[in-house]
Amino acid sequence: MSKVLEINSLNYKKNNKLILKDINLSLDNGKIIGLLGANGAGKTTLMRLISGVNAKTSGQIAVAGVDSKAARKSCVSATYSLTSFNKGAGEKNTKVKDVVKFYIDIYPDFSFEKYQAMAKFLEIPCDDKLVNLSTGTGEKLEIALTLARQVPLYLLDEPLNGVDIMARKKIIKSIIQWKGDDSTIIISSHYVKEISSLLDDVVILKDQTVYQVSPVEDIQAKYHLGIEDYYEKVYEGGLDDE
Ligand SMILES: Nc1ncnc2c1ncn2[C@@H]1O[C@H](COP(=O)(O)OP(=O)(O)OP(=O)(O)O)[C@@H](O)[C@H]1O
Repeated sequence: MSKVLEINSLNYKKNNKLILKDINLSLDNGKIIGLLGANGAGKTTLMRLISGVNAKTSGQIAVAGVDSKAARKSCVSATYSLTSFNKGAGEKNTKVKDVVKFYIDIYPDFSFEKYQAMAKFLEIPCDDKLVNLSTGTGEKLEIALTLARQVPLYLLDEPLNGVDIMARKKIIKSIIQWKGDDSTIIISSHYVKEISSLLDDVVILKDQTVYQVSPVEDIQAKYHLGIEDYYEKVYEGGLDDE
């Protein structure tokens, strides 16, 4: 199986503070991977380093074999906060369809057809202003925009935050439905139980580094625990390795 992501000896410091240390990660193509970790563990930071938004302090990151920061950006589609579309004066009238047009204009790999199918399923209105979208609809829009690009690697950072149970279920269904066989999705979420049915593998961040990378079925076979219970035990330090 080909590797979609290879990270070697990655370190990241911000304002002299070590945020991530000695990250080593090698992920196969075609999977859905849960990136789990407590608040502040570094999930968002790691995603920003992979997508090339943040610059690493040291180490190597390659996505689908591509390691330059600029080239990596065209291999990765990451959820991007919509609030930045409303920052400038006079930008309060930005509509959903304006953001879709922006994506079409800047990403040659953006599939409007795929976006439309997802927008229909997720009931995303195209004429509404961004400022008027509910939190859940905003999250749905971020997911649809992100998955409508055709790239090897998708990064979904907390896509279920502030979203009600019905919308969470719909977002999870849409991720399953629109993930291509040749692509990989890394998803971070504190709703571990809800996303567990999606996941092939989990990556757990703890103490500023990768604590574990494992197929979900290996964890279930070895510990006889669901992912949520296993993850809690990792953080509580209560795992019996027998
Ligand atoms: N601009 C910054 N300057 C200094 N420290 C930062 C900065 N951004 C993040 N950090 C620190 O980096 C660490 C990792 O933060 P990050 O947001 O990546 O964690 P996270 O796992 O995504 O957390 P959460 O689950 O709360 O979203 C935290 O200790 C945070 O305080």
